[in-house]
Amino acid sequence: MLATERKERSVVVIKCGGSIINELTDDFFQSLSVLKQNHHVVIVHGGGPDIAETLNGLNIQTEFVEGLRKTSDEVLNVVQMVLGGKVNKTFVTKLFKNKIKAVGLSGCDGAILQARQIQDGKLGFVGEVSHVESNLLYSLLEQGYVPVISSIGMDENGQLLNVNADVAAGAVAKGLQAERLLFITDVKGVLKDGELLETLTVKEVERLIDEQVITGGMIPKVKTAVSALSSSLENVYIASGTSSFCNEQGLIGTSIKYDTKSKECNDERVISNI
Ligand SMILES: Nc1ncnc2c1ncn2[C@@H]1O[C@H](COP(=O)(O)OP(=O)(O)O)[C@@H](O)[C@H]1O
Ligand SMILES: CC(=O)N[C@@H](CCC(=O)OP(=O)(O)O)C(=O)O
Repeated sequence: MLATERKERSVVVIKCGGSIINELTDDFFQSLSVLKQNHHVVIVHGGGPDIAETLNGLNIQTEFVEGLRKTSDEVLNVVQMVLGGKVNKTFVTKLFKNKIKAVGLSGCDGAILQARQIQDGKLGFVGEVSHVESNLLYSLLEQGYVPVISSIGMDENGQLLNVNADVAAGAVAKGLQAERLLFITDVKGVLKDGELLETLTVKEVERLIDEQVITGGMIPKVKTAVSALSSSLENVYIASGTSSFCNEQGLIGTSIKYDTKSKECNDERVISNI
């Protein structure tokens, strides 16, 4: 695709969480169809609950260290089977039923998600993304397909690595210079006392983590959101997969952005450290 053509249609990366991937509603697919009319859409998905269910069925124990699943060889096999197999292909078929052309890929296909193993001595085969191979994704987008990527990375020796799907989505958004990044999950967005917070600045996100209003699985989402913000990606959204996530005005949910008034955006080094 020519650089000019790439610019004509901006890229929206949507991360679909395992918490909701089996319960996506017609409204979700309808929103996706609307979005696809004017944008290139790339989906990155997780599948934590599906992985857990299969591990339980096989009597394989796992634990999490700071939100990341410790991944032995045995666990990696299950992650590969569940994320790259069942979850990915089920998603592609649902998109097909909703008249959306999609191609399912694991991050290792075409070396899309190039990764390196996190060297903490505890996590095993867990990776962080070092490079995203964008040309293959652009080729698919150019032909009208939605690439659907499972968060399995591969290192330079061909070793598969389990990558947190929020982190993988952030890396894909950066690699494709996406204009929008959207996290679809099982809540309407970031909530405080049950109320949706429609807009959050980076500083507010930091405070809500400190105050333990943002906890658990919401932490990697907001942290990835903050580190993905740039001059080309000005807003990251968190929204529900059980209702519409866009309307004529744009995307719906919690929008995270720099506080331009306080010149927050000029201090990227500090921001990326939260
Ligand atoms: N302030 C908050 N607002 C909304 N959800 C929150 C908040 N803090 C923690 N969460 C939790 O984050 C969960 C979403 O993260 P997670 O379960 O990892 O979803 P996914 O599988 O979609 O990545 C919510 O279901 C909720 O339990
Ligand atoms: C390293 C690591 O923790 N990988 C995740 C990958 C799936 C994921 O992130 O799924 P969700 O989006 O549903 O959380 C895992 O094994 O569960």
